[in-house]
Amino acid sequence: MSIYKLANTDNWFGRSSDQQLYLHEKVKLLNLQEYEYQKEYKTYALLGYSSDEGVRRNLGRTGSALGPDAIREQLGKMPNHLNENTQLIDFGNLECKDQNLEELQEECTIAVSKLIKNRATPILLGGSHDLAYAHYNGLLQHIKPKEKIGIINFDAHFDLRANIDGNNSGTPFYQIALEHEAKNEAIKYMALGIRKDANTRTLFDFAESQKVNYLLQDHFSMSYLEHVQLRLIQFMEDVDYIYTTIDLDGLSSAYAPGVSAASPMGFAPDIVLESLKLIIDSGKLVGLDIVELNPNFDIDKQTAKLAASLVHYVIHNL
Ligand SMILES: N=CN[C@@H](CCC(=O)O)C(=O)O
Ligand SMILES: [Mn+2]
Ligand SMILES: [Mn+2]
Repeated sequence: MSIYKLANTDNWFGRSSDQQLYLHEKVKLLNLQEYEYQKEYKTYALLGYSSDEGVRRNLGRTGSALGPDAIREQLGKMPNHLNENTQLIDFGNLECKDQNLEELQEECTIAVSKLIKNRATPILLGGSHDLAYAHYNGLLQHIKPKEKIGIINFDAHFDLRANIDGNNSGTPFYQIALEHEAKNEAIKYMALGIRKDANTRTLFDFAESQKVNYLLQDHFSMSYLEHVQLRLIQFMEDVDYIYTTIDLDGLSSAYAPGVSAASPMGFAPDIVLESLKLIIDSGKLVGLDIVELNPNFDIDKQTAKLAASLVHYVIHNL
């Protein structure tokens, strides 16, 4: 069993107005178990994956269990430009119990599936990147047999490590690839910002064998915007739905110091925004998550603010 913690008002504060000028005044705090589709609203569902067990298992520095609340704290202070027919719901956090990451993932999959069933767009906050395996599987439950869902991962890492010793933050896309292979299907996986100095030859070989569509970090910048856009458009044309996952460690430490594994040579936020614009414009985005925020290593809450700004951008443009 994982632990489900109800959304907490302590995470939502900021300046006050009597016109819902700020997101902490707009957000609703609800129990996921009791949630039912509300047809009068377009709904964005925040759910925290408050676990760093996958990072611990992957020999990284722990602390990302604190990530979801740190993002909420920054998001709540940001201006609300959502219209009255759009609601932002905080469904609280899922936590790992007794280091049982696999059970946490199973329950997170059930939670995502419930959100999709009730026509809410999941916006999951991490937490270690093993969240992606759970999130993807929840989305997959609603995909018809002939439909395809593509994964777009903004990351320094492929996260295609074998899960022989259990699942961890470095294994989600390996697990997905193998499960697709077992069904004679290919994984549709695009990785943006991959660093040669952060992925082994065997990971590159496995990525090639799975036909992973990747862009190296040195080509994932505004200087290559047209190329990035073309690659994204080609990838998205070939799928019916898109799941997007943003691992904050893909961004340079200059922008995102507070992550599980620092990336001094990472990419910049502008190319992420340009890519998100295209992804949103495709009309195919069904789920988003932001992972690996580690507030213990943040500077002046910059990484938490960056993560909150990305959520802010998506909920205001989707
Ligand atoms: N989600 C992160 N996965 C990375 C961690 C890298 C590191 O710890 O330096 C990976 O396994 O490659
Ligand atoms: Mn990473
Ligand atoms: Mn990752």
